[in-house]
Amino acid sequence: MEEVEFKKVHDPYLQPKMITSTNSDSPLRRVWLPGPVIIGAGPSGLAAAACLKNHGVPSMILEQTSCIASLWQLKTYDRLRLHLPKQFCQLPLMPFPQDFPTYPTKEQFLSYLESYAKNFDLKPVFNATVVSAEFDGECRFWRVKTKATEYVSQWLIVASGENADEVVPRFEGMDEFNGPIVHTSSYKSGDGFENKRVLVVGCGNSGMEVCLDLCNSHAFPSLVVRDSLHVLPQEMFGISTFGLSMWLLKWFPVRIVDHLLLFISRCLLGDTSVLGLNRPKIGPLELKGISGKTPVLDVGTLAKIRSGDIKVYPAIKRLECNIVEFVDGRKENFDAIILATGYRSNVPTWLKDTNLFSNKDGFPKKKLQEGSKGERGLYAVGFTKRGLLGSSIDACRVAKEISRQYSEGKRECLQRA
Ligand SMILES: Cc1cc2nc3c(=O)[nH]c(=O)nc-3n(C[C@H](O)[C@H](O)[C@H](O)COP(=O)(O)OP(=O)(O)OC[C@H]3O[C@@H](n4cnc5c(N)ncnc54)[C@H](O)[C@@H]3O)c2cc1C
Ligand SMILES: NC(=O)C1=CN([C@@H]2O[C@H](COP(=O)(O)OP(=O)(O)OC[C@H]3O[C@@H](n4cnc5c(N)ncnc54)[C@H](OP(=O)(O)O)[C@@H]3O)[C@@H](O)[C@H]2O)C=CC1
Ligand SMILES: O=C(O)C(=O)Cc1c[nH]c2ccccc12
Repeated sequence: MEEVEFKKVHDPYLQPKMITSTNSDSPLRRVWLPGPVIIGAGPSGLAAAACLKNHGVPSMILEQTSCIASLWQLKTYDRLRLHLPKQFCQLPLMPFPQDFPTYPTKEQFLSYLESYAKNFDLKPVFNATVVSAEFDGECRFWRVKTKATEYVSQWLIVASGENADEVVPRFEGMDEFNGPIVHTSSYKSGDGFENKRVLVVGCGNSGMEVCLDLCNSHAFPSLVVRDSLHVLPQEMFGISTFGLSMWLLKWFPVRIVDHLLLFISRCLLGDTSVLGLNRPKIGPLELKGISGKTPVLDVGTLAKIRSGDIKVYPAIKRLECNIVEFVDGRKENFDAIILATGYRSNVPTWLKDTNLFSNKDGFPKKKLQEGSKGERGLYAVGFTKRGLLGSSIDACRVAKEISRQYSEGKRECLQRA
């Protein structure tokens, strides 16, 4: 039976139809796909599916939640805006509407993604959490399982995101803390935090922006900064720092560009170390390239730190009722703690038997990222730590490569027939 299905799925006359069957030795419904299976209906998964469709290749997106772009719909705060200019955040084949501002709001970005899905007629399977994906060496297909269904496909595109799961650190005495401890993924606005002393742990872009939002909501935020970080102005002389950096990198080596960015930042923002924000020894773009650590693009938080509206503390030593003790020995009272401690990939929890993804951080290894030809039909979109621009570049590249293989397979089939 499996053999017949396997042959059928290669039959070009049946494509792009998928074949559904039940399996006697497993309760799972089995779906044979003529094209790739994509895991995740975020910007990366949508972009990959749109590019594939543009090449005439059908695909199926499996999404664990009940909506597209779940990170943006469900896990971000109300006042979020894109922090890079729109031209660096649009997905392939469909630009943002002309009337969008330079930094679109979360609502605008989401409405764009909805139109994107509609425009390319992308219909993800919702509430389909992938629990395992395994390469079957015998038939040379991927077997991708959700609770109820097994999807079988020659190509597997991992688009489950760099930010799939929250990083939630443990602190001594955490369970005794007398107040809410929430991750930024569940922070919507400062409502309910008015006049409250809130400790924001972590100073990436989330921590910095949530602090500012809390300030604007009349709360009293403090920020835990345990390590060095680069803060850059969002714009330099009316040009986005990101855009300027990209342009400069075309002409100068990264270290020269970093020197220039740091010089201008110093002129515009002053010395950040006097505020408790020490800069790493390595420059912002070089560090981004080496470790993926995104520089903070300041949207007003620094001014609030300078004015004393936001206080800065070093790493946490322990918690006790409402008291937080820091590593420098200071103890302060807080009513709530917001963990802006970032995210991690969830790939190691479901992708089996592959040495193409690291089990440590859930990112693809260099081999997969650099080679345009994914091994055994496995591809990654959106894991280059380069934001939405990285997702778009990956999606185009992966779709081109798969469509080449797809057409080749089709041709071979026709010749055999
Ligand atoms: C607050 C915030 C703001 C950001 N702002 C910017 C910005 O301005 N510019 C920029 O370039 N980047 C920004 N980023 C980076 C962000 O990573 C991208 O914007 C973008 O969301 C990445 O898209 P993605 O599709 O790769 O991942 P995601 O958006 O995370 O989408 C992945 C999808 O996969 C689904 N999924 C995960 N695991 C499974 C599974 N096992 N089975 C089925 N489905 C699964 C998830 O539910 C999710 O819908 C921001 C990130 C955050 C957190
Ligand atoms: N407007 C926008 O467009 C926004 C974009 N983003 C993007 O979303 C992504 C995720 O950002 P974000 O959520 O800020 O996550 P990040 O991973 O960028 O930052 C997490 C921060 O938490 C700190 N941290 C982690 N664990 C601890 C701990 N135990 N104690 C103290 N500090 C800790 C890290 O410090 P350390 O460096 O020492 O590990 C780091 O400063 C990024 O790509 C970011 O650019 C986020 C918000 C807004
Ligand atoms: O928002 C993010 O996470 C990004 O990765 C976007 C991004 C890629 N390269 C950068 C360099 C400086 C600031 C933001 C980014």
